[in-house]
Amino acid sequence: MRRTPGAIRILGGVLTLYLLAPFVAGLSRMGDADWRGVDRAALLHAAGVSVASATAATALVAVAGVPLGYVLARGRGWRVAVLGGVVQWPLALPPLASGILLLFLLGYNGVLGGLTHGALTESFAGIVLAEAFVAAPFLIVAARSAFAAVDPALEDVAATLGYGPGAVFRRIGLPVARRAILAGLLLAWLRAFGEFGATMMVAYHPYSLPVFTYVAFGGAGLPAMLPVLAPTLAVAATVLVLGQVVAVPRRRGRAPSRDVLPPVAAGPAATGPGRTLVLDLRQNLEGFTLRVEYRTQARRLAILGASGSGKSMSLRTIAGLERGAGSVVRCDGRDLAALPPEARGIAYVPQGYALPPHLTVAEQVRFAVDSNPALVAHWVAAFGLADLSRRYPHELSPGQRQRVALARALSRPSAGLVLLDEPFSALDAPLRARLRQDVLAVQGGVRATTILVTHDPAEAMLLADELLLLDGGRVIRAGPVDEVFSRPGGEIAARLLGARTIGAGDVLSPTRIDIGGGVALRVAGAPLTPGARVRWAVRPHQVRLDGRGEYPATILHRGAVRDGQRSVRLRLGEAVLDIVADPSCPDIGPCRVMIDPLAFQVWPHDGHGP
Ligand SMILES: Nc1ncnc2c1ncn2[C@@H]1O[C@H](COP(=O)(O)OP(=O)(O)OP(=O)(O)O)[C@@H](O)[C@H]1O
Repeated sequence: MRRTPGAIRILGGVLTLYLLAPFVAGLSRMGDADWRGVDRAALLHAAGVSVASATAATALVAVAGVPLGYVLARGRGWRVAVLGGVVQWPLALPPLASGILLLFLLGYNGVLGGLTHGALTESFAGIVLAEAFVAAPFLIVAARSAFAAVDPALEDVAATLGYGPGAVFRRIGLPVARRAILAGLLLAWLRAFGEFGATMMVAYHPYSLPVFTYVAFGGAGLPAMLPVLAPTLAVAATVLVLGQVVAVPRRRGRAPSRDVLPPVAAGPAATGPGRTLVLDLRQNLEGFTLRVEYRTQARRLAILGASGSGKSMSLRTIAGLERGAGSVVRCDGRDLAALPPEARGIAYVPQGYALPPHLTVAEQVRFAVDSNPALVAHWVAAFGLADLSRRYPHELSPGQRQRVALARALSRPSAGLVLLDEPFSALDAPLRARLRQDVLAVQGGVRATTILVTHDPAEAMLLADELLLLDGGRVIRAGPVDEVFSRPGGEIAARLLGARTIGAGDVLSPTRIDIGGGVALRVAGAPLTPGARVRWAVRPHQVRLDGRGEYPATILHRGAVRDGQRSVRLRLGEAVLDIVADPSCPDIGPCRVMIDPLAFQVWPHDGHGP
């Protein structure tokens, strides 16, 4: 646990002392209490009125105040901002002024007062209405903050799992924000219970406890007040203790378990053709325009791009979580763009997985509206989740969380598209490697098209048959993985695919490039245009030192041995390459290297540089 700085604790302590001091002072004087003049029956009645009216007022504001808090948390624009300010006005008014305003509404001559023939003043109903007016902002502000703190990804996922807006509120927003809302309800109750000024103006009778206290104080001195204080303090203290029990989060059991992940039990391989997917994704945002057009029958598609290039936006537009007016999303001829997210039949796994914290693993995996028990059982078994079924997300390791999110998404029989948004981000390298195998196993067993968003070329090449390279919201290259890899089409795409520009050359024939120094590379892939000037790249681990290798080269530098490998710098033609080699590789001087023709990436020279 992190330690709190001393100065902060001192400041907090000073205020706590100040807040407690009047209670201590009052309680220490209880011995002087003068009970003789106290009408105990009237005191008890007033206490009953206050408890009942505060409870009724809190219930009243809860019914509308919680939804209002949700609207304020989720809404955008100036209207919502104005609404957020207006509902806090009662906080700014002296309670007596609130009472006067309420009289204009509830009094004999007020709109509501006239309709009810004055039943809303000098009555229990009047007390409830006055208390509701002053207490409501406490609940609304607490509910707004509580809903604002709910991760929007949780609601997005629920929407893609078949829940409409009302169900998302009930199944996600409300339960996740529950504790903070309960704290707000407690505040509202206490404010209503202690309300005096507005109540006195609207309903002097029947006496509530604060009004009774005022009357008792008016008729006698401090000693006569003390008996009146006793029930007030007792009730407030009881409610506060109850509130702490209900509203303070309990620490639930187990520490996150370690990543003990059994291999995924891959089922039978999916057969049949891939789905026909037609995409024309459009977003016009301030400072960013997305336009992605693509048509494919590939089962596995990866969208690769730098940060901010529009990868997640594309996925969210496909899922219907971003509007994207004019967009087309068609899967096997079914027009998804016309449907809300809950009707698109999409299995969406967002970054961070978005597992609602109040649901156990068992509840998570069957959370989708149309989750299929047989599929749930299949994926729970395949991912080895059965022993974790009673755990909550914070009791799971990152790898287990990812498996739960995958199982949840895949347990929908109707899912035609599986969208994976950076599923391995924020994981360490060994875990990434293992979880890629999970996804690979999943891809082999589902007929749905998987669309993976990533900025890792290795991940994209392992988990996709076709690639879509994005830059600034546009597709700069798309097609089968091998084609895109070997002919990225330009410098930016080549870099996205991990190429570090190594050299330039002139195309001699459709499969040969002269890179100077008497070396001509033999490359595979789409035929090149003789005479064209090109750039080329090759990954370090694809260059092998081999005495019978095709190309003559020169070792320029032998680096230290690390992890059983030696870094080596060599010259090939006019290019300088950094590679990794066996520790026993030849010393500085001439050598030969072997490079698979498929390993070369070649793209047109942009005219800048050598
Ligand atoms: N609501 C929004 N309003 C305006 N611009 C937005 C909004 N949401 C996202 N953007 C912008 O859209 C662009 C694409 O965002 P997106 O999240 O798709 O990027 P990304 O490629 O997934 O990046 P990363 O790899 O960092 O997640 C970014 O420039 C982002 O700033």
